[in-house]
Amino acid sequence: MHLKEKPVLEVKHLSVRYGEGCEACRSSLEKNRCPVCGTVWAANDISLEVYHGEVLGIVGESGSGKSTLMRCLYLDIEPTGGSAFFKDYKSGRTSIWDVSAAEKRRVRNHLMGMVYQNPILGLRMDFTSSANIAEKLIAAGERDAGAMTGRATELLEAVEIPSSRMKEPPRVFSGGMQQRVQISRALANHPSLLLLDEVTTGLDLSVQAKVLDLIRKIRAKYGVSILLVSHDLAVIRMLADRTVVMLDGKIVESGLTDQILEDPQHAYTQQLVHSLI
Ligand SMILES: Nc1ncnc2c1ncn2[C@@H]1O[C@H](COP(=O)(O)OP(=O)(O)OP(=O)(O)O)[C@@H](O)[C@H]1O
Repeated sequence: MHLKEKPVLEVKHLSVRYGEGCEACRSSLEKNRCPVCGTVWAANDISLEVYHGEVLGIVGESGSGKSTLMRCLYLDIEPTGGSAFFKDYKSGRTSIWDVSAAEKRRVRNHLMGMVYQNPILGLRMDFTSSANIAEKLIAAGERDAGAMTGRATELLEAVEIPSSRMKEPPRVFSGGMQQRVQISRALANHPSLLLLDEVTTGLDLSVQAKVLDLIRKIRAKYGVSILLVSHDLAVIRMLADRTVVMLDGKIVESGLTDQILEDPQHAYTQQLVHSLI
């Protein structure tokens, strides 16, 4: 379906290792660890694409490398190897991992929005909600106070935070509301890609359902591409068009979400799917 389209994001052969590595690493890893030199391969030859307007789900158990992938993409950690190309960055010809620190800040502010599982990592809890959005706009070069107020109002309305509460800090909000403020902040600079890292984990089921519904609406309204990481296949099933299954730092299966759910090929995916029934 995407045969002629250039992806919004293309990751090629990402690897992240903790340790020096050795010859034995090539062939004899035990899970993600080399029994000879002790090196941990947190990400091992990960390649994937995200297309315009789609939700790509990444599912895997704890330690499979999901956060490592997200942190590399959001430029929080340096990969050991590999490249990542954004269609909207230098015509998709320069990897975001090969540029200066100043360029990386620009890439982070303009191309991506990140929503963390823990809102403390993604929000200024004591700033007002609108100031949380203004901060992102300022980081991207905006200086017009009126424009910032207008954008903050629009985004907070889009995530269903009533205008009467825009001047309140996220500290006084419920967990679900804090996630909604995080989503609005992540959207501030019209990113090409939204990174959602376990955004509903830890929320009550009914709140979880509302946040998932909101993500669906946001995607429809803004047409933004989304990379959604979750250990929970039920969340992936609700949102993702395509899904990548990770195990021990590697991709073990990928395809249309419906296909994976109906006919899982890898033993680990089969186990995940059966646990849903
Ligand atoms: N700084 C580090 N030093 C050594 N090993 C690390 C380091 N950071 C991560 N790892 C290892 O890398 C692997 C992948 O970790 P990662 O946090 O990406 O997994 P995850 O799938 O996101 O798990 P979770 O769902 O629990 O967050 C794990 O085996 C982890 O122990």
